Amino acid sequence: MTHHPGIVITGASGRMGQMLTRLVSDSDKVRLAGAVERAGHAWIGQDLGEAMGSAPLGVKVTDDPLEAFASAQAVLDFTAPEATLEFAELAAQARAVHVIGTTGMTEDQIARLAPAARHAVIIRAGNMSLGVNLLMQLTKKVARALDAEFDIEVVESHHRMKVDAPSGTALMLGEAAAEGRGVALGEVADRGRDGITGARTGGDIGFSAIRGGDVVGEHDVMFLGPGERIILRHVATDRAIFARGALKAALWGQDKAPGQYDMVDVLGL
Ligand SMILES: NC(=O)c1ccc[n+]([C@@H]2O[C@H](COP(=O)([O-])OP(=O)(O)OC[C@H]3O[C@@H](n4cnc5c(N)ncnc54)[C@H](O)[C@@H]3O)[C@@H](O)[C@H]2O)c1
Ligand SMILES: O=C(O)C1=N[C@H](C(=O)O)CCC1
Repeated sequence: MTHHPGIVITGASGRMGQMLTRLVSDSDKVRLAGAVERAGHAWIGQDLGEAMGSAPLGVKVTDDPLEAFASAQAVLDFTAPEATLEFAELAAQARAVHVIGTTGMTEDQIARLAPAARHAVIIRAGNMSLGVNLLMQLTKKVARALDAEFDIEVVESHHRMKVDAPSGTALMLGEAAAEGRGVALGEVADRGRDGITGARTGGDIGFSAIRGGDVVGEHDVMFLGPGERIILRHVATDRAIFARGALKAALWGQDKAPGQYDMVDVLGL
């Protein structure tokens, strides 16, 4: 029996779930303690490794998060908004660190995480990579330095299966730009242009989303001014960057007081 933190992976069959499974099962700092999928999923009851087409991992996929979380020190959760809300309550009951990568949550859904965060550590970020969290700091700095003569646009591209737009990352970058400019994103965000839109409103922060193929994730923050443009860009080529960030967060959260944190806290940026 090791004392390494036990990790449960929710959405274990998903793109991120499988990436996390490989990382956790190869790690010598944590142990894989459980795998959760939605009720009715074909993997329920199977060994997770075998379901992935590789060697057995000794962990059966379950649709019972309560039972799985009971022996966990952290839950890595890249699923869907309503599932994440259920997991937050159950992870808090188990006093497990809940690392939330799920995007597409509404303001109301985010507010509903508060009761769980009174009892356990929640670490939530729309992007767990070092690069994007650094890009947020740069975005804030550039937005602070430029006046509203520079139009700010966030352009993102993702694979054809992505279900939410703008991406969680695009919204994080938009928040950073708004903070740098000293405005509330909710008051200046322009999230959908179609038809006779009229000229651009000065001070708006615009969002555009491209969906196609197998793009892992690309983000441009554009500052478009008279006679010049500044473009800050992050290109993800491997989902491992998100998985590594999530695992780092799970370990970082082990000795923290209950509350809500993000990757800026984890990375000390
Ligand atoms: N924060 C980040 O760094 C980051 C990185 C990549 C993806 N994401 C986000 O993570 C989420 C998942 O992305 P993905 O590409 O892995 O999607 P995916 O569709 O491949 O995987 C999601 C998995 O969650 C499972 N799921 C859904 N509801 C469930 C429930 N109630 N109980 C258990 N499992 C459930 C699905 O069956 C599926 O296997 C998305 O919101 C995505 O935007 C975040
Ligand atoms: O593949 C996805 O889905 C991703 N989601 C996050 C987002 O919404 O920004 C991070 C990048 C990949």
